[in-house]
Amino acid sequence: MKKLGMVGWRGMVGSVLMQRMQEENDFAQVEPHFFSTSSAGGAGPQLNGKATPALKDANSIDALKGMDVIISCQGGDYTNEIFPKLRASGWDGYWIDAASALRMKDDAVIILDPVNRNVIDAALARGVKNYIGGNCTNSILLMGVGGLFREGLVEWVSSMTYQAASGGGANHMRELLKGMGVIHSAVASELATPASAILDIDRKVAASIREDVPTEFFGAPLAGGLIPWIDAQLENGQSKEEWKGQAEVNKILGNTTPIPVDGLCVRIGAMRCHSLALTLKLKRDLPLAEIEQIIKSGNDWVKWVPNERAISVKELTPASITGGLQVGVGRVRKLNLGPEYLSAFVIGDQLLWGAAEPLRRMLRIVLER
Ligand SMILES: NC(=O)C1=CN([C@@H]2O[C@H](COP(=O)(O)OP(=O)(O)OC[C@H]3O[C@@H](n4cnc5c(N)ncnc54)[C@H](OP(=O)(O)O)[C@@H]3O)[C@@H](O)[C@H]2O)C=CC1
Ligand SMILES: N[C@@H](CC(=O)OP(=O)(O)O)C(=O)O
Repeated sequence: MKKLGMVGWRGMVGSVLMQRMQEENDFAQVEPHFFSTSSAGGAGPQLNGKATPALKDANSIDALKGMDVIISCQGGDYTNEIFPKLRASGWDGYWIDAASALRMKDDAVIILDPVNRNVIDAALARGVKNYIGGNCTNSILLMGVGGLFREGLVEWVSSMTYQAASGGGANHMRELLKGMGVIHSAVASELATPASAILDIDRKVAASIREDVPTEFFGAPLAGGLIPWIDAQLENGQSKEEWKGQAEVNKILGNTTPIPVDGLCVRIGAMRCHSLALTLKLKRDLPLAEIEQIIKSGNDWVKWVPNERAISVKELTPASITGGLQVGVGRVRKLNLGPEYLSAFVIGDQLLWGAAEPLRRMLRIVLER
């Protein structure tokens, strides 16, 4: 059996990954070894109620070298620190990583196998050993409308995003919830009194958002609002999150001629579902029925939602999508801009397809070999 090293398994992405791997019985296919950067020698996690051996040191190149495959959800700083030393030591195993650090390297493939299994298989055949999960927004975009890209129909796409707090990490999710509580507390007594004036409530809420909602992690109040910038500022005016759109989508697809992808990325007060409002310019004017069939054929997880009010507000929402693998695709219609211009709304759980799921599926692909 192949030895699998798990690093970062107790973090937020790692915990979702652990849950999915147990649900899919992945650990039965490998000899798992759990690592920690902070508590080597401590107790390992329970797997289906059974104890695992003591934690190994995630900073020990010698300990990591004993693995055939390593999955890391520990973060980019860890990857930047440890990965080069591990490769320099002669380690030739498979490195599967959630962090963005290695994504754009020439010797790494961005993994999203329902969309780019051909790219992954070609890389495995060439001997590539580094497989990196994509940015959550881009993975959800391609899981949603990958069929249109597969058919070569997309001339360009503008992607306006509504990204959940979980994209920042566990502390950001907590900060969002604390903020919601602060706002509610500010007007709890007025809310309990139906006769209280809504403009008085609104005034207090606005003051609470400006002055009392915690901003330690997001840097601005998210509860009751939004933040129109995600990640670092680049010289060309894009945010780094926006830059990743074109760079990663084209790398995932293995395109030699890049398809333009751009738009604004916005943080909103959802917990773990990222949404994207897309404008797609198609290369041809196709009937909507044909477009629907192509999108549905993209992969087994596309949840097609007809462009009707009642079903859209029920099925195309974080409340409906969160915690599951289905990626909702709806609001598909031709825009006034012309017959080749299409709108679409795509929504997915960013901790599943956006982070954990491609990693465990890559492990299975490696084990098949
Ligand atoms: N958040 C997201 O949406 C996405 C994140 N990623 C990438 O995944 C990587 C990990 O992100 P994320 O899971 O959010 O990071 P976390 O901060 O949740 O976890 C990272 C590590 O922090 C350590 N840690 C310290 N304190 C705690 C604690 N109280 N509970 C759990 N772990 C703790 C753990 O390491 P140890 O056990 O060694 O102490 C853990 O593995 C990042 O590179 C990120 O870019 C990728 C896609 C999406
Ligand atoms: N930046 C994403 C989450 C993330 O971790 O992205 P990446 O894996 O590209 O660093 C967000 O904030 O929603």
